[in-house]
Amino acid sequence: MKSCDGQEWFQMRRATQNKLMKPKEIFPMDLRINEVMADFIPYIDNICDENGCIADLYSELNKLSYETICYVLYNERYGLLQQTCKEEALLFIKSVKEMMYYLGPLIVSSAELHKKFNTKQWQNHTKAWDNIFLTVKRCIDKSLAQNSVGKRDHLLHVINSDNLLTRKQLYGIFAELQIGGVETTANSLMWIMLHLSRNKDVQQKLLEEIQSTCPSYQAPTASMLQSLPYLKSCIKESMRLTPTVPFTSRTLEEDTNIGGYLIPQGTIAMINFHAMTWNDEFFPHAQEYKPERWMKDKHTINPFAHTPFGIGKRMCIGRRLAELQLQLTLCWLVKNFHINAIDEEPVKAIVSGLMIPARELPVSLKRRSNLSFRDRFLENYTQ
Ligand code: HEM
Repeated sequence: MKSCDGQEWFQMRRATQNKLMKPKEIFPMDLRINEVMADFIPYIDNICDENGCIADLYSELNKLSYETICYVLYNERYGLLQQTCKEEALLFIKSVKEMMYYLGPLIVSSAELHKKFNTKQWQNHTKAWDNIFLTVKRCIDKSLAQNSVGKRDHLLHVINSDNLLTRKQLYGIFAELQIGGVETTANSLMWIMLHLSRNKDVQQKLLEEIQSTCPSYQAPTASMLQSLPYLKSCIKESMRLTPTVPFTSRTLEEDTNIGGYLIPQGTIAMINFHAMTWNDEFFPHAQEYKPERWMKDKHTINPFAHTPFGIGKRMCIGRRLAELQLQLTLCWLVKNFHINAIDEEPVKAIVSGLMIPARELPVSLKRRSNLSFRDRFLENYTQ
């Protein structure tokens, strides 16, 4: 399958963003996200060791994201939060990591040369893509074949029902959504957990806000989130301090004057989000985690200084879904667990496509009380 650009890309993007960027299309997905969370909470409770630590938390959060994104996109569950899961899902997660890993060397040297000499990196990169497309194709074919009989409120059905995209275009766009939707949200969640573990007063204030809107026996809903400004601030602040995607790029379509420098057409410009969000000029005490800044100073913050989902025509198409997912997940986590710091040593970040912690995340979980509201949620949901 070849990638597309220009007019065809725009047509595909428009057909998809009409659904994905509209809150009214995305908010009803809260039920599906909650259904996965109702499995995730006892799952992580179960895999915590006696100190509340989870071995390879990042992998576990990747499983959560994969399970959620596939349920939202296709109405398909993969059992990643059960003992027996579908191997295909694990292979997909691994293939995305490999595809990204080998992308670096291909970009830095010349992809054309790698292709010409059929280098190991080229073979591994293309093999990873083959696995990704095989999974996506199978998900789409199966889900569309079931459309007439199964639930029809998943995104594939919603987007396909407009009949604006060919089957081949669906494969392409859903591959991007499935790739974009896994590691990014898992990564953001990890950083949020780290900041909350080291800022106990913030975590307490967040718990109180959540409890005031969402009683302990209830699952959070998209409409409740409208009354949780502190929750949103905690997430925003984490994405400012430790952005999941630290930079993006654009190819200049014409000669452009940037900050007094004339940059020729065709140049690839890198936009470093991290440099902006760590700048004290835009964010006083930039290296401190202060969710309050988004409550008090929000009108004085330059909106272009913090763009974790990018900006313009190619901004993240999954933004609304990611935000809903992060907000609901955080509600469930904070309601059910104390998130504790294991140490206070710095956690350095490395950039490997995304910005990831350079060591195992030093956090542990301690259950607040019993997990009974999960059963209440499932009872209500399945009625
Ligand atoms: C916290 C989670 C996420 C973050 C931080 C994030 C961030 C980003 C960023 C920075 C870009 C590049 C935007 C630009 O260049 O202006 C992007 C693009 C993209 N994202 Fe996300 N993303 C997240 C979640 C998701 C999810 C859940 C999906 C899928 C449902 C998704 C799908 C995509 C796609 C398909 C693109 C390419 C858009 C295009 O070029 O038209 N992302 N994302």
